[in-house]
Amino acid sequence: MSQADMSKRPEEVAGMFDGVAKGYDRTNNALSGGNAVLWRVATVKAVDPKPSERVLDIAAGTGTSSAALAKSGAAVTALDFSAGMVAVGRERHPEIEFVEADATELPFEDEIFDAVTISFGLRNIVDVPKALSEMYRVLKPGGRLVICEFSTPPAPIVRAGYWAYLDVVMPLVAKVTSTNTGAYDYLGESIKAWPDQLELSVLIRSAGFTRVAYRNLTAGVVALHRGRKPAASLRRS
Ligand SMILES: C[S@@+](CC[C@H](N)C(=O)[O-])C[C@H]1O[C@@H](n2cnc3c(N)ncnc32)[C@H](O)[C@@H]1O
Repeated sequence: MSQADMSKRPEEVAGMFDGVAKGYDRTNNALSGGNAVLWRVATVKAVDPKPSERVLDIAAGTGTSSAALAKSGAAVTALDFSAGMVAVGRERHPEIEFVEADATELPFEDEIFDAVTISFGLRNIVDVPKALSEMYRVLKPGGRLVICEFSTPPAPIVRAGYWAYLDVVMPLVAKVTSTNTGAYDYLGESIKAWPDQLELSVLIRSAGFTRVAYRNLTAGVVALHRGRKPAASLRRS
């Protein structure tokens, strides 16, 4: 994990999201220049939820990612450890089941979900390998993992422009739209320090997932990672 993430404790991360909960979706849309909608569509397509399935959306925040998944008719559980984000989510999406809990200690039995997904949350989790092993544990054999996360644009010119955007433009936009501008300084730092596409693929494989692959969205600003729990699952400690 990066220095930026290592220096944050889980309570600090939860407190930071409590502080931005009300304006979170508005700021998100403004900062992504509308791309957030396209990233969500691509994520739902990758998860491919069916009406008979149980889907777990980890680090669900205000439930925007969960609501997009629930449109398929699947039973979606939205999990987040920020009481502020969960409160906004419950108010906005009463049809969705919200669970307030830590992604590194999922309060579920083994092998009960058909798909587990996390959008823009893994980067904020202090112990990423532990979270990935919990995702593996609660997935049914053959179950699908989909991770949507900011990543590293492979083209140097795009990367340079994007990092300049994170350093200069994003703090200005956050100043106008957010209730906690400090949280958005953290956002830029955490994106730059986050493992790139290949490094994250290694972490996913190390947790036991097979068929690990990714595809870049918006020139690699975001990457959509997938994996499968093997059908005949090897139990991991
Ligand atoms: C950027 S928001 C993403 C929300 C939503 N998935 C979306 O796409 O809009 C990240 C969320 O991760 C949550 N989070 C961070 N670490 C967590 C952990 N260890 N357990 C549960 N939630 C966590 C935060 O509380 C926050 O709501």
